[in-house]
Amino acid sequence: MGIGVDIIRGQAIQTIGDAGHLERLNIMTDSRKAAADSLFVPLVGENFNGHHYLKQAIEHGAEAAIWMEREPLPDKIPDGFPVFFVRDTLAALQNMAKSYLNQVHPKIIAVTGSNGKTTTKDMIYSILSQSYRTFKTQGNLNNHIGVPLTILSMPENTDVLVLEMGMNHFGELTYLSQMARPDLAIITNIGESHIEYLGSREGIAKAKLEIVNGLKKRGTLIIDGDEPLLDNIQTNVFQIVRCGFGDQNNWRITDVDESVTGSRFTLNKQTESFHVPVLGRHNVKNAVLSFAAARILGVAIEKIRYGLEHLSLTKLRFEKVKGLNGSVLINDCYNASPSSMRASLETLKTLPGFEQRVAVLGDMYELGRNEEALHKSVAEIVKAPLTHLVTIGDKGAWIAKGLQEIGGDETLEVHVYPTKAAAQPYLESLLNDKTVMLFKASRLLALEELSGKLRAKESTNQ
Ligand SMILES: CC(=O)N[C@H]1[C@@H](OP(=O)(O)OP(=O)(O)OC[C@H]2O[C@@H](n3ccc(=O)[nH]c3=O)[C@H](O)[C@@H]2O)O[C@H](CO)[C@@H](O)[C@@H]1O[C@H](C)C(=O)N[C@@H](C)C(=O)N[C@H](CCC(=O)N[C@@H](CCC[C@@H](N)C(=O)O)C(=O)O)C(=O)O
Ligand SMILES: Nc1ncnc2c1ncn2[C@@H]1O[C@H](COP(=O)(O)OP(=O)(O)OP(=O)(O)O)[C@@H](O)[C@H]1O
Ligand SMILES: C[C@@H](N)C(=O)N[C@H](C)C(=O)O
Repeated sequence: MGIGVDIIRGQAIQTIGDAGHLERLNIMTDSRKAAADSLFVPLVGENFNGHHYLKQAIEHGAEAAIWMEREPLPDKIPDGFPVFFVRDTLAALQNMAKSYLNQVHPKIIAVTGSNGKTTTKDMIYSILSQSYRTFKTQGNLNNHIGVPLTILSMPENTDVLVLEMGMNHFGELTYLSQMARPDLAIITNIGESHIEYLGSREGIAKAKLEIVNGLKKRGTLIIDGDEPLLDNIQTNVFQIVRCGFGDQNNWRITDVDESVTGSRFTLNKQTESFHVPVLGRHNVKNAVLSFAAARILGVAIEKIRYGLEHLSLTKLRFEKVKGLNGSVLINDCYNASPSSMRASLETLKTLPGFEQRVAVLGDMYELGRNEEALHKSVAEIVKAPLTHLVTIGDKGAWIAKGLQEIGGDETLEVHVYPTKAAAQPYLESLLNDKTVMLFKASRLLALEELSGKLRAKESTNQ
């Protein structure tokens, strides 16, 4: 059995790191997903109570389970199946992660920000994994459950752990930062994501700055140096490194050149340039944040250049796919906020070699009481060389309404649809070898399901 953890009742979880050697735990939190030789950690969520699925967990590979004392054990669990009782299974998961972290003791880079966390995490990993045994957050597992799961998935010989930290309420990043105790902390940008719960961009900046609350002494905070809300950080315990386009930055981006292969840029007007195979000035900034972190860890320039050039990005982040009739589809639809939607639209405008540039924009969530105005604000940049605006959903329709109110670009074709299915026939009619089509909306819309119906068919004659 791969469980190297002798978990005993309640408070023992807090001391488990002292109790002996921890092996890397294979954790199952979802009985629906097979996980061989795992420890089942049933969590109580919004829709289900994991404690109701022990039988299925065992069928799917659980070799032991931790169990909330107040939850009744089901009948007929296999004789000798280990069950360890704790007061709270989520707290137990988090404490096991802290104990394991103290045992492995990697360098820790924490990445937060309204947008670009996953992209920057992937960039840092691509650079550092050439020189260090590096482990990173898988996908977007970045909250109070995802971060402990990431830590417990880390190999025991990890040198550097790159942790994505998400939040949508005050206090959450303090918790995650104090759990992980990062050596480097990165704030990619201050947008409007989750502004519904944080009240304002000032509130978002305040919440993001909580990431320093667990930063190790003599640690370093690396930030978007162009963001005024991050200008007046008072500290005498950690270093601050600024990255961006303005003269005030320690790493100042110069000479950005975008092409079909991606983005090339220089720093501080040096002659040597870097290339990253993704488009968008925002992604150049993500690359420079990653550069800054790598330099602090002593990575040679040549390895940074190679790592950026050979980036493998998590899906649905400005992901180009072949569309019907020789068209190009861009799935930038893992999530959306006005700042990320604007960033994507500006990039869509710059893609060379297309005659039809179609923006398919959908609902954005968690924008609070100003959600209509925030959707309408996107309309300001919906203009040529964009040729078509297609909105999906009731909130997405506000973008079209905003365009109408500002007396938008007459040459633009605008269509408003309530659903993905309703939009599909029209979108399909636009696809040819001179068309590029961007899909962007919040996660709940899952626009990749729509673009998936417009993808070029795989050739059968292999
Ligand atoms: C708790 C959990 O992991 N839930 C996942 C589950 O959701 P579902 O609704 O199906 O189940 P419940 O949560 O109600 O069930 C409780 C548990 O029971 C398990 N279970 C259920 C049924 C069954 O038959 N057997 C079972 O064992 C179940 O697995 C639960 O453990 O499934 C969904 C689909 O796979 C998951 O999406 C859901 O995961 C939730 C959302 C989660 O928080 N997962 C984390 C591991 C995570 O990191 N997810 C990230 C997204 C995180 C995120 O949104 N970050 C925001 C910032 C927000 C921070 C914080 N305030 C917050 O609210 O998260 C950001 O901007 O980045 C990801 O998945 O990408
Ligand atoms: N620095 C940035 N500034 C503005 N927008 C950005 C930036 N980086 C990425 N984006 C946009 O945000 C989208 C999401 O990127 P990514 O997944 O890396 O962000 P994230 O912060 O991990 O998102 P989440 O909050 O869901 O974890 C991208 O597809 C792009 O449109
Ligand atoms: C899914 C979560 N990580 C997120 O990004 N939510 C916002 C609201 C979105 O989906 O745009």
